[in-house]
Amino acid sequence: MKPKLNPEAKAIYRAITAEIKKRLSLPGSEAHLERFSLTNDPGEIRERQEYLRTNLPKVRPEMRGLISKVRPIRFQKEFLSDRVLLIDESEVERAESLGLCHVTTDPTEAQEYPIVLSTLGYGVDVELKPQDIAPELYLLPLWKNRGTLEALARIGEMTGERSVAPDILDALEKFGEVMERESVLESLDELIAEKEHELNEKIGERLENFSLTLSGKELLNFLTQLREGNYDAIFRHFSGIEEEILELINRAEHELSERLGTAVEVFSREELYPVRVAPESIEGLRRLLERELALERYLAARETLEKIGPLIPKLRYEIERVHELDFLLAVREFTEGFSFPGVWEGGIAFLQGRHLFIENPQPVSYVVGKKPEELNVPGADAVRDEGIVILTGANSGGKTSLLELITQIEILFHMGFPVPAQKAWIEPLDELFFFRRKKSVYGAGAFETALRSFVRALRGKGKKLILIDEFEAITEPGAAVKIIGELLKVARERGFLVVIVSHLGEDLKKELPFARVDGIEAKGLDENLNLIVDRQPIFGKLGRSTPELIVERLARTSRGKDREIYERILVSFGRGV
Ligand SMILES: Nc1ncnc2c1ncn2[C@@H]1O[C@H](COP(=O)(O)OP(=O)(O)OP(=O)(O)O)[C@@H](O)[C@H]1O
Repeated sequence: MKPKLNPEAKAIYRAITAEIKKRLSLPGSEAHLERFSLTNDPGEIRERQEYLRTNLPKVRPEMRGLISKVRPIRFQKEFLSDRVLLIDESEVERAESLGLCHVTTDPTEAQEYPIVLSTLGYGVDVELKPQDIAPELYLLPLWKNRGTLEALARIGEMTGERSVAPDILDALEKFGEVMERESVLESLDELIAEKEHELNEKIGERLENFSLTLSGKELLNFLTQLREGNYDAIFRHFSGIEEEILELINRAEHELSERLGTAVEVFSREELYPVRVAPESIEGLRRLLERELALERYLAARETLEKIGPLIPKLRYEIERVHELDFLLAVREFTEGFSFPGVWEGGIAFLQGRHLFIENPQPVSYVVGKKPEELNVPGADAVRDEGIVILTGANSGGKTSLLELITQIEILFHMGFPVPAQKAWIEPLDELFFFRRKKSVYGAGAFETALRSFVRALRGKGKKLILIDEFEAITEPGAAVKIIGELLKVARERGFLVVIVSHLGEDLKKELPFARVDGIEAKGLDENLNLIVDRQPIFGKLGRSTPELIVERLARTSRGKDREIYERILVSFGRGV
């Protein structure tokens, strides 16, 4: 069963889950936190603890960078217009229902497509299944997510849980070669423009050098022809250089062919300088390359998918597991130094508990209900397994913070998490109530609302822990003693656990002999005249509110007449400055 929390306890639950969520690196990992919603089933709590004990040590902070690189790999259906499926009439319906490409029964029509797939022995042989018809739809997402695969491979090495990612990356290499050619195709215009420019520079240079070897007269002659743009005349006289230029063009085209993986002839031979490429020849080349590549890519994808296909289910599992690791890492970081509480009967106790949201808190040990043997902190002898405790003591002593700490420990325990204490013993609860001190001190409204909530908390049966912060602030002390007295008697009769913060400890103690009164006390003033408070409550001892320390501080910090008065007050406490 899920234990019930009142709104203020719920706010603490939300603050705790927010702490874990803010440590997650990936969207989607939150789902794992939902598996840790509150439960009071001791078996379930133990199982969760066992799971965390085994799995938390597997994650390390160094994994965070890798985890954050993992992206979901989605395989999506798409209609591919570069291929046709040539099939028998009887297969048309089934082929069309796949919705992956054009379908025809006419071989002539099929010839128009770069890729012809067929069950009839034309083109590439296929069966009517997506892996055969559109293997790229599986391969492309994997290729684009190589970063994810590399991260998975490294995470696998770190956890010792072997990943399939390295095998997939290996298999993808061949497909990568085709993808590489495809990226060259995308920059075809620049590639050719670059070659054209390079070629013209080379030819220009050749021409310039050549002119230097002419005699003065020849030079004048050729300069005139050059000026007139009459290159043909020059070339006629010097057919040697024409050959050289043709050789330069051939070499440039050869280099392009190597780069593009197909025979390229794009530079005109008629006009040798400057060399130009006609836009139509680039377009023609592009179409040719696209056709060739489409088929090549299809074949590479199909071959690669045969190796990778069986690994995909494991890959999906691994990506899900990374979300789990992300969650575990967040929990590990949040619960660093915490301990797993034992399932206990008859209350809650903890050693050296540390408030989650106070920086460098003083650790505090506490018990409500049955005291474990091991809780042998100083003063614990005074504990008589009381289920009803009145917490008293110095202003700003840490009473509210202690109620918060108890709530935090309870909530983490009921989630199955470790708790911020050196050791803890906790009984699963049906209900947890935390009533904060109400800000509106005056007005019957606040009093009525608070009283109603307490009475509601005391209704019914079950294991309950009720934490109340200073109820008397909203009514007169006399009435408060009567009301609290009666409420706590009801709580005791029903076996509920209660911690109530009150300054009326003395009066309540008389009224409620079964209750324990604990006190937090100030020990003195430090060199800056701040109160030194020992946050550890003393069991069974009323906490003095030590107003004389405040008087002492005022006496020490004031002058003249004021000081005289403070000193007189101090003397009445039996103290001097
Ligand atoms: N264990 C602790 N270690 C360090 N600081 C603490 C601890 N507990 C409380 N404090 C700090 O002491 C201050 C007062 O705490 P808190 O409000 O809990 O006291 P309180 O006794 O409820 O005060 P009041 O009497 O005004 O209600 C807070 O600033 C809190 O951060």
